[in-house]
Amino acid sequence: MKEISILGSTGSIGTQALDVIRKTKEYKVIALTTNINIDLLEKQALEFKPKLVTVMDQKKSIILRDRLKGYNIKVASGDEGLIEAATLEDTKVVINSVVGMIGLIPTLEAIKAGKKIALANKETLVTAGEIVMREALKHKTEILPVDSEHSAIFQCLKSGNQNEISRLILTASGGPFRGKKTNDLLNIKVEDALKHPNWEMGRKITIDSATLMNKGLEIIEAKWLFDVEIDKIDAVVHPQSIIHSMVEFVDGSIIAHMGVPDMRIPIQYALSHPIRTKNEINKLDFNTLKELTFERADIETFPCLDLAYKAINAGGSMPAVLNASNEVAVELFLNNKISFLKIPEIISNVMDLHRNILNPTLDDILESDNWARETAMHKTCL
Ligand SMILES: NC(=O)C1=CN([C@@H]2O[C@H](COP(=O)(O)OP(=O)(O)OC[C@H]3O[C@@H](n4cnc5c(N)ncnc54)[C@H](OP(=O)(O)O)[C@@H]3O)[C@@H](O)[C@H]2O)C=CC1
Ligand SMILES: CC(=O)[C@@H](O)[C@H](O)COP(=O)(O)O
Ligand SMILES: [Mn+2]
Repeated sequence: MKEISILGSTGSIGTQALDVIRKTKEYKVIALTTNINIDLLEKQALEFKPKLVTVMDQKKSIILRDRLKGYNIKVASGDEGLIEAATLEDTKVVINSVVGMIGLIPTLEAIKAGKKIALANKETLVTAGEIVMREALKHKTEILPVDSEHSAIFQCLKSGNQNEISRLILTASGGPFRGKKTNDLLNIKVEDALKHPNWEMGRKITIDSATLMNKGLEIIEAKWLFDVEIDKIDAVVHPQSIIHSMVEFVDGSIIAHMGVPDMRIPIQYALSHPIRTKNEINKLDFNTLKELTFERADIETFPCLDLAYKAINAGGSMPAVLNASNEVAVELFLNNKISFLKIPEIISNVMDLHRNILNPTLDDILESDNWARETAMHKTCL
């Protein structure tokens, strides 16, 4: 039995991780966490009987504590609760599936506590990739990718050595507005942007897919995870999301990873690695698969991908600023406060105003994140 903590167990990845655990019966759940969804967390707690549940929202944690009285389950709250879940003594593997930069500190604390990390929270590596990978090396902690593209690349890389890599090629679905031009995007409604063509995911990442920022964040995530220079990491639009990503080696061989678009596959692999285990997920049927197509990403219409390249090429605190201003802009869009096209505009404005800090400390990153959030809110949009 592998003991597992799931940060963000009430979300899209969190609930699918619990589904994998429910079906494989090889894991013991030690801790579960939510932001506000105490109804679902209560159900999960009663089913999986963890030692700890934690709710970011203080008031809701008090309600849940009352509901779980008599069950020998500790109820914690706030940042400390999240860190406690990430570092509990019994836990061997931490699945980090919270959304946003809030996932960074728990990842770092879990690394320091020697936990294996199954990382879905891409914002961790976007904001502080260098620091996180340095800490992981220092503490000999394994970081196993859950993000589908990175799980794919991780598996493709087993076909060659680090010095034989020529390119990483991340596939992008193109999102719900693939093929549209800027004029078509003037009056985009939130519900339309939330209709991803292939994946059912949380609201924030779904909007990131629609703006192509998701691919930008993933390129940065790939640089840190696989230690590959950014000019060797490309994105190509592949609308069917069947090839999850590819690695080209120096001899021209390209290894691609394929499968149905179902996040339970990469989640399961992150947990079972280095072995593979059976499951009942529908397998790809080549007899009914009509076509696999590829096209160039349209960065004129979807400038977020380019902004991400600019941020990582600038380095320092700039990727944290890209991420923070994106988190704010996406939240404003989801709340109908700004239009879809304002998202890249806000990010670009905040990046232009940022005085980049090279070789940032963790405090520099946290301060830049704060600064970018305030700037995005007050100076550029409202
Ligand atoms: N969904 C997917 O298929 C994929 C997701 N990812 C990445 O995985 C991460 C999670 O995505 P996804 O599952 O879609 O997101 P969801 O929004 O569905 O779930 C996020 C989880 O984090 C919790 N949470 C949100 N805000 C906070 C906060 N401030 N403090 C503590 N907990 C918080 C949520 O609680 P509550 O339920 O109360 O809101 C929920 O449990 C993201 O980084 C995303 O980019 C990567 C690849 C695929
Ligand atoms: C499932 C997953 O990993 C997502 O990150 C997905 O790839 C998003 O799709 P896009 O390719 O549209 O960004
Ligand atoms: Mn992905």
